[in-house]
Amino acid sequence: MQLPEPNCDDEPMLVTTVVIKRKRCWLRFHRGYLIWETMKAPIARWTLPLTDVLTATYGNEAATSLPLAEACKEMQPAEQVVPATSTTFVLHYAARDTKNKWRRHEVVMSHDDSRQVASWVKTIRNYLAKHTNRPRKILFFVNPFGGKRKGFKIWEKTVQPLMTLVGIEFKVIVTQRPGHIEEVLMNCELDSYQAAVCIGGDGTFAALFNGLILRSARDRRINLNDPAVELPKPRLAVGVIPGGSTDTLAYSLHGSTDVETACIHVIFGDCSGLDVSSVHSEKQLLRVYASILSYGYLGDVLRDSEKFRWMGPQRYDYSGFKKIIANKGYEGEIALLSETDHPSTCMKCTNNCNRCIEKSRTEDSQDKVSSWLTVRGKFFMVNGANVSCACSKSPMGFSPHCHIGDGCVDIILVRHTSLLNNIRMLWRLSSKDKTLYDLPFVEVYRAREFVFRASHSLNLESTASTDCIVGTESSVARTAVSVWNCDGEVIDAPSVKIKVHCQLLKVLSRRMQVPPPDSPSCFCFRL
Ligand SMILES: Nc1ncnc2c1ncn2[C@@H]1O[C@H](COP(=O)(O)OP(=O)(O)OP(=O)(O)O)[C@@H](O)[C@H]1O
Repeated sequence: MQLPEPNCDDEPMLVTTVVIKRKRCWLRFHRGYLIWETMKAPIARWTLPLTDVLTATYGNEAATSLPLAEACKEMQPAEQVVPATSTTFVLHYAARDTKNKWRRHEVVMSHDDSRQVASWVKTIRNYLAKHTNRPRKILFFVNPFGGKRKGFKIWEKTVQPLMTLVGIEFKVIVTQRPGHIEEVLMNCELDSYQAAVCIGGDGTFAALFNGLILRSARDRRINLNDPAVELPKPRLAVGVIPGGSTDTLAYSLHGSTDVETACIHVIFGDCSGLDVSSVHSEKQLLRVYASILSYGYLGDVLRDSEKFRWMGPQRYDYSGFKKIIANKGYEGEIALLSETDHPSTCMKCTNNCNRCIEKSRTEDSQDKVSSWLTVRGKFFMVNGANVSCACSKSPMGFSPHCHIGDGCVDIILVRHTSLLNNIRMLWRLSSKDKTLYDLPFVEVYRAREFVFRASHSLNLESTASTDCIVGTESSVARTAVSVWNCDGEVIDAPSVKIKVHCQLLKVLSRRMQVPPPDSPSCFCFRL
């Protein structure tokens, strides 16, 4: 949130002199900004929006870090006792660098009169409590199993100390098994929380919002198995702190998979509307996803890579190599409710994205939808991307112009072609500046709904002459179709119906920002 630049000639709300690094400075609190400047030449001035302040603490207050076992009990924020003797206070704030990474900084300010110090600490804390939407109590889930199995460390080293510092009350649950997050969310008391946040990868985040949606649906008696259903909006905001293998969601939201950055987004409490898509079979709701649903190659890779989890994230390279050699294409038909604009003609989705803001204001933009379109063929893979799906290995992702809150998915169809072209496509995916859009065997559409039907019979014909088919009819059917990779979870039903639910989730992120070339690198700038 950008505030207007303060006019320093106006009357300040609060002003005093403080000592910072042995220099006497004026300190002003004025219209949502803190401004401090040296009193003697050479004059230097710093301007900091209060929205970027994390907290203010007394000089003799120390941030404590608890072992995870103790933190699993519900934690109250430490009693904010005013140490009457303190003549210093520390201003903790966050600043963003050019690579979308937010870092915590602090300035120590001193004053001879401890009442002045107490007044500043109180004023800053009161402002943050009253004029921002910061969560006061958060339910955390830590997946100790995702990515390089660093969930515990991330909690203990970075997340817990920061939450304690800013006085956020929390409860933390360490996941014991797949499905644990959904179980907890279906049964626990949620009324006292403002947000639920996970430390894990895309699969853990998916478990978090699937659990919240299931809970909201049960509370409101909504039958989710109807494919036409409008999913209920969970009341709680959600957040993700990267602790997985690819962490595409964290990357697409914050522009970085940095843990401290993600924590700072959670603390700031500013929310962006995130679309999610429901995946139905003929009979029931299978899953809701926020990142990508992918059939064919990526489905095969996921299914195979689960056997090699002990390898860590490198399992994807190993299975990826195996499955690209083995891929013979999958027959299918996709019917999509297509929007008129092509993804490549859009701006990238960053903070204050006009397209997403516009969609959040208009109730239903069906008028913009053109028509149903059908595409048939043999595919290397079929993807429905809800976000750009960028990650450190693929800085542009599947669809760099995909929007997180426009009520659409970008459908990327990669036709069955030669092994060389498949490798070319994967190579392109790792590029820093090129997209898949212009490859001759790739088709890209933007849609609000789509239906995919796997063509077993066609596939049987095409694979009949190969060694894939052995034995009974059921094993024939198994080898003839692929599975879906749904935010890193396998869905075994090849024929599915997908519907986008515009900005169903409030996700804790200020989003990535694209700085103008010559702008200062952070909001706290020196004049
Ligand atoms: N204690 C646990 N033991 C075993 N599996 C768990 C446990 N806790 C969670 N899981 C499962 O771990 C799986 C992997 O988690 P996650 O997707 O977050 O990590 P990842 O696959 O390494 O990362 P990414 O999805 O970003 O590639 C999820 O399917 C989740 O259900």
